[in-house]
Amino acid sequence: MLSIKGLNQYYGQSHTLWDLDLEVVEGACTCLMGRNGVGKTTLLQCIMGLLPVKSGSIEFNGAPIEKLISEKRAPMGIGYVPQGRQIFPLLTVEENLQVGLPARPDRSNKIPEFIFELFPVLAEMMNRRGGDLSGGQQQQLAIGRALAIDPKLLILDEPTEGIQPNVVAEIGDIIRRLNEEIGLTVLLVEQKLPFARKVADNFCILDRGRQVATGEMTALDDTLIKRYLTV
Ligand SMILES: Nc1ncnc2c1ncn2[C@@H]1O[C@H](COP(=O)(O)OP(=O)(O)OP(=O)(O)O)[C@@H](O)[C@H]1O
Repeated sequence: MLSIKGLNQYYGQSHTLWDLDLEVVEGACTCLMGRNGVGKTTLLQCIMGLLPVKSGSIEFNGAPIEKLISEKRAPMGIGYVPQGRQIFPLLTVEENLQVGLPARPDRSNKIPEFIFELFPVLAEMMNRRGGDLSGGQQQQLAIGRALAIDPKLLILDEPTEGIQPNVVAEIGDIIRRLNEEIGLTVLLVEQKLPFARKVADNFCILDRGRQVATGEMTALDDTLIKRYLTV
């Protein structure tokens, strides 16, 4: 589904991602893990075309996308929930959900009904401003906005950051449901280990910009956790 090979990225002179490989298997949920500053968000931004890459390939459903401008990637079926949610605080919930609609392949301007089934709170708050929602509600809005384009791949950058435990559990359940019930492929950055274990099938660990371990979540053992994840 998503296949990255030999990716190198620089911020100016600073070499940040090094010969990085990542395979996201269709229909599975893959968790990108690693300590702060190892390059997880940078990698997601390269996938979305928000940062240029120096070399390497990014294939989505067999098509090379690394040279496409960012605006062409979402319509191919990639939904993105950035770190910190980045909803529009002055727009209403409805307007926030409408923002992504032009990227839908069918050009429909109707917000899909299943978003309100997943997140009933969004239906209740359609006319409220995004900035007036709680952190958990904003995260649900950001996920709803990404889902409004009916993506085949959903990318989430730390969806549990700064969110109350009960909403964290709810978001975990929804990611699993999307994955199991509609076969949505998910790539997730997550630092909370219990959440990652509950939600993801596979893991990929980064350390100082390199991929250092990958496998099924059941193979994520204490040695890997101590070496690459604990602070
Ligand atoms: N705009 C930027 N310009 C220069 N360096 C940057 C920029 N953004 C990030 N970096 C650096 O690149 C490295 C990787 O950062 P990145 O945010 O991708 O890591 P991360 O694994 O997502 O960390 P976190 O878990 O803290 O979000 C870090 O050393 C960071 O300081």
